[in-house]
Amino acid sequence: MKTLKFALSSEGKGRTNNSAAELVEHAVRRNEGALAATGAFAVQTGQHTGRSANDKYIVSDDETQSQIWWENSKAITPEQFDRLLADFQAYASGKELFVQDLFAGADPTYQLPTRIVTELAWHALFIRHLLRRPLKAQLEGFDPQFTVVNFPGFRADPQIHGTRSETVIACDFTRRMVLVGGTGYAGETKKSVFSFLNYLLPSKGVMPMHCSANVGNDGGSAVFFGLSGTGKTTLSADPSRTLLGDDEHAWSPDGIFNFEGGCYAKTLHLSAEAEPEIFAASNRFATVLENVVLDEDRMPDFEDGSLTQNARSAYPLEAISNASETGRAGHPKSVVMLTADAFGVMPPIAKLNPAQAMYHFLSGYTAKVAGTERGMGSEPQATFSTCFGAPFMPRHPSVYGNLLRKLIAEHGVACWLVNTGWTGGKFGDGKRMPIKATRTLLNAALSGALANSPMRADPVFGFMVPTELEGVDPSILNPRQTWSDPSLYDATAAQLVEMFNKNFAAFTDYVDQDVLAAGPVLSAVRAAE
Ligand SMILES: Nc1ncnc2c1ncn2[C@@H]1O[C@H](COP(=O)(O)OP(=O)(O)O)[C@@H](O)[C@H]1O
Ligand SMILES: C=C(OP(=O)(O)O)C(=O)O
Ligand SMILES: [Mn+2]
Repeated sequence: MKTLKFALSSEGKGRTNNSAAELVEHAVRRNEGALAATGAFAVQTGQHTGRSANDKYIVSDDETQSQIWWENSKAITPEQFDRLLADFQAYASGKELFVQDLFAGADPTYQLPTRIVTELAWHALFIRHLLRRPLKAQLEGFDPQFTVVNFPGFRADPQIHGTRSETVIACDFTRRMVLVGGTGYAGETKKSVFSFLNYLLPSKGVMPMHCSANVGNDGGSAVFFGLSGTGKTTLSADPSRTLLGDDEHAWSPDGIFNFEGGCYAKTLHLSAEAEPEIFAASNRFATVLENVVLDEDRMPDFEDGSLTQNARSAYPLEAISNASETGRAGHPKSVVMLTADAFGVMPPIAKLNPAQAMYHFLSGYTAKVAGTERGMGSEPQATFSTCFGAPFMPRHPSVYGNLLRKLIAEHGVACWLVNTGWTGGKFGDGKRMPIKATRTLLNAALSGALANSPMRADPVFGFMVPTELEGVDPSILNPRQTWSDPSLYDATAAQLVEMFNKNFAAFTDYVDQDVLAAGPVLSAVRAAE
């Protein structure tokens, strides 16, 4: 089937592949936001300050019908997509548009030439930072194999377009186009590219991953899986390691590579002390500050969460001093799974055997806390998002799970589970794990030192938990002992284990006995009571 192209007027053609400086000028001229005193460009997205996962649709056709995990995705027909595309074209007529021709994927073998068409100059600036910028010579004869069109001003009509609301993210993977309308959140564009690669690459034997990645001085790379807010961006920016990327990578027979060429960091409470690299990158010319409040002196106020808790900064990887130039590295030495456990049950770090790694990869556990989402009570809420990124995984989790399992076995990778969430009690009673402790434990895991430290087997989860490490207060290593009331810990652990078990029931038909047996054991909690 034919790859769709978006028809461009002469205005759109005239705004193709503008540089960052040109895009800042356009954004200022069009009054799309405000220049900060640092030279960053600050914008507000209005109603949508995060992704609209419930407004995403995938075209079901002869090809995708049997390929997509439909329990996780809503279907539309090719005819519905055609109608939407016609209406997007009509909406574009006479408008000034911005076009960026970029690559998704640092490895030339798998690189996807991608065209992004936007209504807003700052959206073009955002995606120019986030994807990989071709060399001038590569732009001659650039033939896009995938297109994302993002029109925040477009309003979908549920009657006409069959949508749930005025917001729409419509993905035609066969004809290689995504249409985004009715939302200003820039993250939709990058995650649309990610979703398509997650569809495309497994058929080529390549494992796409929602993870950050970095490389140690010994050449050993590490990937950090995790849902939003678990620490991918924060922990991958480590001055002692080379940063590959903060969000989207793939593992091919030749090693790992970044899909992107930039980062998209959360800025609420960002400080120069705790996160110097990200702070510096957020305070430079042309960085996009999304829903960050500027003070009277036009300085960003990273403490102000009044627009959203999900305020963001988008910058190219060059803005981080120790970022990789190639975006590529060898096979990972370590796989880390990050969870922000607001129940305070998980230890700060645990060593996983391959079956446990598969169990936790398919579970994709983290927890949300009150305050970050409207309508949430005071109790933490468990989230299980398979492959640590269900909203971006068009195929069945077993596809990604089997690929990962094979790669971990083939390359003898060490796997770890890291809790960046709560210690000393659940959310409300305990406190967030200190970043310093997380980093110390993590670096010992990545260097190989931690694997040789004394460990105990956790009676409930079965994984191995270190009992001591120089530079870390040993009392935080055993979560049960950090709670003032151990029986309350047991009750909370039992609650969490039940949620794990209930969630994993969906996978029993797809995994081997060893993976099934790698989950937490409820009776083991009760035995400890
Ligand atoms: N121990 C910790 N480890 C990692 N992040 C932590 C920790 N404690 C607090 N945080 C905060 O949690 C947030 C993690 O978000 P981020 O790194 O953007 O996650 P992701 O990239 O996975 O969405 C950051 O704001 C960070 O400052
Ligand atoms: C950009 C996003 O990813 P993350 O929060 O994982 O950085 C997102 O979820 O919108
Ligand atoms: Mn991130």
